[in-house]
Amino acid sequence: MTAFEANFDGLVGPTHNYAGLSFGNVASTGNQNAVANPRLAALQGLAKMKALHDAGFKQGVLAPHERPSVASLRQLGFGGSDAQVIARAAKEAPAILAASSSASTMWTANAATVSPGADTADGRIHFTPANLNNKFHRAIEHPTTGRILQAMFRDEGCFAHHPALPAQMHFGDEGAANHTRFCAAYDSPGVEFFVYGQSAFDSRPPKPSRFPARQTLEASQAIARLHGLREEAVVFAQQDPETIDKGVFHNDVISVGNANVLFHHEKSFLNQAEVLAEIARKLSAVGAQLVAIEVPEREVSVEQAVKSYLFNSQLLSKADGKQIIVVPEESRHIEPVWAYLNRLTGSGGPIDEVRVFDLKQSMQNGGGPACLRLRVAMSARELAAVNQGVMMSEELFATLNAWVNKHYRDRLDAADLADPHLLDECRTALDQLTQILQLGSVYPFQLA
Ligand SMILES: N=C(N)NCCC[C@H](NC(=O)CCC(=O)O)C(=O)O
Repeated sequence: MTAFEANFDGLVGPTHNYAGLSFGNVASTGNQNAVANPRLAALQGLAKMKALHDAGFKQGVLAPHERPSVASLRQLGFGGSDAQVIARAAKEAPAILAASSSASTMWTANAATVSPGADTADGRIHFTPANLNNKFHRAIEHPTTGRILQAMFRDEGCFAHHPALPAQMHFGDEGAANHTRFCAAYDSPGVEFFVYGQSAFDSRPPKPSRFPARQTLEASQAIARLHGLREEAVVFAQQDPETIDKGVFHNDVISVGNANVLFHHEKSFLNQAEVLAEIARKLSAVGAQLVAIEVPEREVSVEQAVKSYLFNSQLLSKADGKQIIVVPEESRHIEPVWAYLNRLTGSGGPIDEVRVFDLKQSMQNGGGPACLRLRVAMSARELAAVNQGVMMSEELFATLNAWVNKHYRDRLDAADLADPHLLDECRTALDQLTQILQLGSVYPFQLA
């Protein structure tokens, strides 16, 4: 194989907690005030990365952020020393302190949209960090995310970095969680599929009525322009607004694609038949035949899909041409979902193996296997140009496990967020992490 899809998983940060911050994400709001175990969360994520590395897939690590974000709190008027900033926020606005303390950067499917060099006008891999404009705790991520991505993908001959889109609801952008790429091979031109929740400038199409649509059509179109994608190789589709109202807050909770396969629910998109036909037509023009695997509502309901995160799975291409589906433990516990998966892998189709991971700490905030990873399709030359400090290996796995065990607490609740030591612990850990991953200075406390 001369081209690969590498997955860069978000390492869970030391402040992982359950603050109920994401209206529309039913796991997040349902687990508000549960006690979190940041150490276990990070170890669960590392175990998935290592297992996929051991299975022969290219696996990298995306670093967490400095939290609480003292810079955000200062911007909101909390002053004094860092400890005073935290004490004042804890007293006057605990909800803002909680939002500023979220470890939400672990869900790196939302870190950026990435277009491989085979699709872009200048032949480079293009990155646009997502503005994550819909939620305050996520909207503060993109400046540091951009710096980390630049520290990982430094070579200007191979990689192009854009700033996030304007931080405004019209251009709400949630990154790769609403972006899929189909192709015959990772280094041949593909079709990029952008799914949006609503059109910001056109009031005619239906919108969800209960929960927010985080991604706009206009944001997706802007990314396609910035990345220099060809019109004949791009498909835009609106997510079914009824599913957003049932808790499908990103497209990757209702569909997942890889190579020429789209695994999706019957109720994923508006005008679904036309959407599938457009993908098939555009994909055949670049030499691949779409295989659309549609799961009917009568076999797995949207509610069961949201509970199990069946579609928040990773589809990974194996050397024999078949694909593995990586699902969370919750998929095994919902009987119709598990029965469906067994039928799927035994059907003689492209997906012939299922791998199950325990990601409960992340799942309780609505983040499954697919949320935890950012995909970058690369040629061997581009892969060699990546900062190798972030690529998973036996040594890096051992180092990161020891690092987590040394620095992370095994219990964190809402009251703990007021503890000024948490910031010191986080900074000490991250300072070491930037050395381990060879990132240089990327955090506000390192740049000050
Ligand atoms: N589907 C994808 N790609 N990503 C999942 C993101 C989960 C994240 N949860 C949170 O941010 C919850 C934080 C809290 O409530 O403490 C979110 O809603 O943005």
